[in-house]
Amino acid sequence: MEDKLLALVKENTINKTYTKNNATELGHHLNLSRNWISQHLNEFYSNETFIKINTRPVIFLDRKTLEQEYRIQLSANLFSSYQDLMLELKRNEKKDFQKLIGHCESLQDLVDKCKASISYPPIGLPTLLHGPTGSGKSFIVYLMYEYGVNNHHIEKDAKFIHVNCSEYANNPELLSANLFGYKKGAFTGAESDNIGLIKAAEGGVLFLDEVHCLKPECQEKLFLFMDNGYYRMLGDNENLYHSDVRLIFATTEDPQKVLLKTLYRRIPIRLLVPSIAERGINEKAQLIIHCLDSEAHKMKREIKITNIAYSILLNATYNGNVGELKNTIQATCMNALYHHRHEDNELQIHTLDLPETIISNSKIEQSVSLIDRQQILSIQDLEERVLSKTLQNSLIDDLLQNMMKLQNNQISMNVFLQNNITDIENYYNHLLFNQNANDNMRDGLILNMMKKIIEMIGIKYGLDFKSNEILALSMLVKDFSKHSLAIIDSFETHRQESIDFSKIIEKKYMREYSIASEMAQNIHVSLDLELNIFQIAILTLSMVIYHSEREINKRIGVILAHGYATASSIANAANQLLDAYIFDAIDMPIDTSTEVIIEKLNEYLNKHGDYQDLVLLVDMGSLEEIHQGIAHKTSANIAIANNVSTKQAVYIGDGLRNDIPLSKLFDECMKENINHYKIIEKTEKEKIILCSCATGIGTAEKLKSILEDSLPKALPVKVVTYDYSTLLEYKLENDFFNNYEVICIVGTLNPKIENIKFIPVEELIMNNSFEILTVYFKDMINENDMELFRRNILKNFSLSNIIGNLTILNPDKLLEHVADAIDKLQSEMNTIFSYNACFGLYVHICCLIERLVTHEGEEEYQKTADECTDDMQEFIKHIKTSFSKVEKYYSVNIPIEEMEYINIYIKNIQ
Ligand SMILES: Nc1ncnc2c1ncn2[C@@H]1O[C@H](COP(=O)(O)OP(=O)(O)OP(=O)(O)O)[C@@H](O)[C@H]1O
Repeated sequence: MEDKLLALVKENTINKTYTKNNATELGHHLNLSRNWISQHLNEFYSNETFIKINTRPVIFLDRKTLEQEYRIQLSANLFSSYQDLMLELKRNEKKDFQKLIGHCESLQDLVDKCKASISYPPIGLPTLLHGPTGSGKSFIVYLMYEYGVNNHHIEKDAKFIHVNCSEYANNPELLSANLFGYKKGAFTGAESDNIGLIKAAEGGVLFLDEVHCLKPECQEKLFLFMDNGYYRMLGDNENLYHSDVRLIFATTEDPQKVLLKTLYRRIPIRLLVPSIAERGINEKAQLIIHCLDSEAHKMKREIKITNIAYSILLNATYNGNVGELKNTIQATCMNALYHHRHEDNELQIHTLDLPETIISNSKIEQSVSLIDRQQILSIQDLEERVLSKTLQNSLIDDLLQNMMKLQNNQISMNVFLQNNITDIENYYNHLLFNQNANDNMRDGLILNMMKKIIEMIGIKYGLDFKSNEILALSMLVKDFSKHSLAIIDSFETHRQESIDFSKIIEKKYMREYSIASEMAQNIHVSLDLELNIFQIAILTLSMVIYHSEREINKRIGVILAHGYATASSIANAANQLLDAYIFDAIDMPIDTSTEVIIEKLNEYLNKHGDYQDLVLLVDMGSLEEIHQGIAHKTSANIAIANNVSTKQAVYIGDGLRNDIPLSKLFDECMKENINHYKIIEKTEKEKIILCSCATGIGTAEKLKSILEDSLPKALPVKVVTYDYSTLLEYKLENDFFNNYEVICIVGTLNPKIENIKFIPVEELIMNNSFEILTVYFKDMINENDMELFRRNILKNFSLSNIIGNLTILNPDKLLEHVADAIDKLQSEMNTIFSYNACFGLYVHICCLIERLVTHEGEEEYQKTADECTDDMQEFIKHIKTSFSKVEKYYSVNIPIEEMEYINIYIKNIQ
């Protein structure tokens, strides 16, 4: 009975039939005594489930429903009247421009001008809004009117009239007649007098939308009216009429091209409404949240969304701007409702609910870490994510957090480096999107100076900075200069972490770091802005992002020569001629001894992070002596050559750049009679785990990242991905079997490489193969790390985590569907697959469905069933029957090539 009472009061609150919530009516409805009802209503009031309005009769309302509806936390439980309650409920209600997302950010300037224009005495100023479709022009015009009313510039009862001129495109005379009014009989059909919209909107706002559809004659009449406020009605040539109306225009076209000059000139306020893309990611996020919130409100349900679905929405392009975004979210909520992913009070949005165009164009990889994908977020969670801090502060916080995670062994070095890059990329996205068009003088100066500095550095190191890179780096420095105090503050608060961070970055990206330092010196001199080492590290990471494709770290050259700048000038000339940063230089005073040379060289090599091949070009000295002295890495090949010259450096640099092996390169050098050389081959091969998946390199990359997450930080083992078909074709002849010691191959299907252990993913899932990995690692890591490793493998390689990480689809649903289909396939084929086969198939087919959903690689499927053998045709039938539900649910068709593959897989593994 209590539950029924609760439900009824709630229902009446939802339906706003508040007056029914009195003891007598409720008792009547529930067939219970008034006393019983009254007693329980008061109990619910005491425990704050209900609020009470002390009218006669006393009314009770469901507190939570009201709070959700009005998005407010009620500060009291008892109200003396409805008015009091309403005042409290509307306490947080937004007024006019407060409803416009971006009113304090990208649209601030525009809003200020709109306010000024509508309140300009006596009847405002004619205003034109132009901008792409869906950008919010109509909405802004209405808010101008609301602002006018709220601030008493416009009378409460004055009208807002919206005329869409495009609706009259085929009948311009009618538009003119409707605007200026007409007398009875003025034209066929004019059966009575019509005062016209200009008069009807007197004192208020007449909004002429799509004004470019207005014919020139009508534009002419309008500007004559705008001159003095007088006009003629159709059918009345004797009288002049007057109206005090505010005219506001909007168009998606370039107004200068579509409006008569005379009209254009009479509109003093012309404002451009930016597209969604120009307004920055932060506002895009706010718009998404706003739309989700208003859908939640309409559906009277709390909306939740998976991280990945939200990310896809955030990264999608909306050519139709806010209007399109709004429609997208409405369609998404409708799909979620249709997919029944909701409980009474909640609606969950998953990736599959998004419109297909959005999913297929999504670039989610970069934006969501694998681990966070399935996280379910409430609107409040999303609101908290919207940036309230300065961008740079959030970036610094993110980077320092990565540092702490690394120090606490929560992430591996690879993940740490990758996270930093992702954070910097996100930061640049925000920065570029949120850039303010109104650069002040100082900003302009920074941009110019940075251009010069970057060009100079580019020439010196043979680096070709693209214009967007120059812009990005300039924006970074601009941001540095704007928030310098906050940055210094943060640096001082987290001094040790900041220093540790910078040291790691310097070691890992030594070359980029040295360029960044040189840039910082120039910035200091030219802009009087001193960057600390943490900022230099950020600059370094920016260089890494923009020059990662050059892999400038892997094969390096060092020129070592006596003389004030001999080595530098050879290196500079060679880098410039090669148009790449290949050589570093170490300049030596003329009388430097070989020992000092070696010392300098070792200092350089120590500082240097990863490299595979090192070429030392020296001007004199014994090659043997230098070789003996240098503390070189046993995992790298080193070549030392004598009598360095620019010609030789260019020749060798070119070879390094084009991946010519050192022995071949120097052999050819000898033929050219260029120099004497010595090569020291590496003695120790780097250990790697190879990830190669028959399902494609994308799967291998994801697997790699899960493995890296699991490996202990201290372990000197790298995870490398490799294309499965190349692996299969060339087997041991693949180059990296020479360069690396391959501990094992992890993947979805065994490539059967002699003497190399293969660990199928499903075995890791079933925790069968952990021992294989530990055999290799036991001498490299201590027991604690080994235990951590075991736990990570257990955690990260659970079936649902693997599927969750490998696909963007909801893993639980996907697994359920695929498992059902595989069960059916077994009964169709009258056979039972082993556990291993089943797990392998789960992983493989889940990845396949994802590829089909996202249309990845679909152009490669061409085969038809007719081209297959009888056996295969039989198998195709089984697959079609067993997977019919899966195909329907995800709207995909499993291609014949993939069926053949599944067939081979089953045969191989059984
Ligand atoms: N900044 C904003 N904050 C909140 N809602 C917005 C914002 N901008 C636009 N909207 C909403 O987006 C939808 C589309 O906006 P609107 O119709 O005003 O665009 P428009 O520029 O007039 O488009 P068109 O030129 O195609 O007529 C509207 O429902 C509007 O309420």
